[in-house]
Amino acid sequence: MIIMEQIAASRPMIQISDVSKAFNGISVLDGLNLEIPIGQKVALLGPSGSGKTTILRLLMTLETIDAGQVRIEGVPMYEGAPDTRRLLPEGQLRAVRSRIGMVFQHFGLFPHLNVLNNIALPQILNGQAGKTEAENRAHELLQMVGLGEKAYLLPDQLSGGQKQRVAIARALALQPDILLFDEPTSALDPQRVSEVLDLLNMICRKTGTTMLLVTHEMEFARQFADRILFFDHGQIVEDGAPDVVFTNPKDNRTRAFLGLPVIDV
Ligand SMILES: Nc1ncnc2c1ncn2[C@@H]1O[C@H](COP(=O)(O)OP(=O)(O)OP(=O)(O)O)[C@@H](O)[C@H]1O
Repeated sequence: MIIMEQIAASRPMIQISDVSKAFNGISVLDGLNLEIPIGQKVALLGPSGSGKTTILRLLMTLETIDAGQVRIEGVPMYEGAPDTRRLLPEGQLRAVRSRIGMVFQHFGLFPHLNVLNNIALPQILNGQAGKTEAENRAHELLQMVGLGEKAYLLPDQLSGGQKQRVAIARALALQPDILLFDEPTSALDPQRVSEVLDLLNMICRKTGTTMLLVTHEMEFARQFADRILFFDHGQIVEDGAPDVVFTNPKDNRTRAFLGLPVIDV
């Protein structure tokens, strides 16, 4: 029994195994392997088109893989032979998919709903809570992200940074174990960027949520992440702690991207 518990505890939260993905016959990911432990904060960096967002979209099942397997805490998302994968039937997939939330670059708020309802409605539609419970939770989350006073405003009445905090609260309302962020700070000015950074760190401390974040902002990645993954053409060419990756990356593609002198090999 103890051994079983130890095995369960050592399971990665996300396990991407031999995953391949092509769009219109052009390979974007080719046999990608990646494991992310529970509670880790990971930043995905790399040139435009290197496949970073595709990884988030695969985890959200907004795209499907062509081959390989994706597991969330050991639970597979695909069935069938390794090279002809198909997503599990909807009924089986729902439980694993509900563990993952995503925050989009342009917030994705419903413009005609006030802030409170933006956070409450997904909980109701998901069947996670009735109206009163969903609204109570929305109020709590708004307090947590520092927007307790803004519950009855429309998204357009908020600043970009405030909209992003509402989007984060909305994702948290569904109590995900994994939060994915696609360029969460690209639409924000530097002051707001540091607010988002503080918020994400606070959420991580409070909830232990595993976080994967795609960004082009190196300083943000450095301060946010426990681990940096540098992608090039769908491959991980660097994988390490921020201090190491930013000061002494081993791969010349990373060095060139960071503006460091390349090493003769
Ligand atoms: N739905 C799609 N249909 C066709 N091609 C796609 C689709 N989604 C992504 N691609 C292609 O896959 C490649 C990887 O795209 P992806 O968005 O993952 O890159 P990225 O590293 O996130 O780039 P960026 O930093 O510019 O956001 C690109 O060449 C892109 O054009």
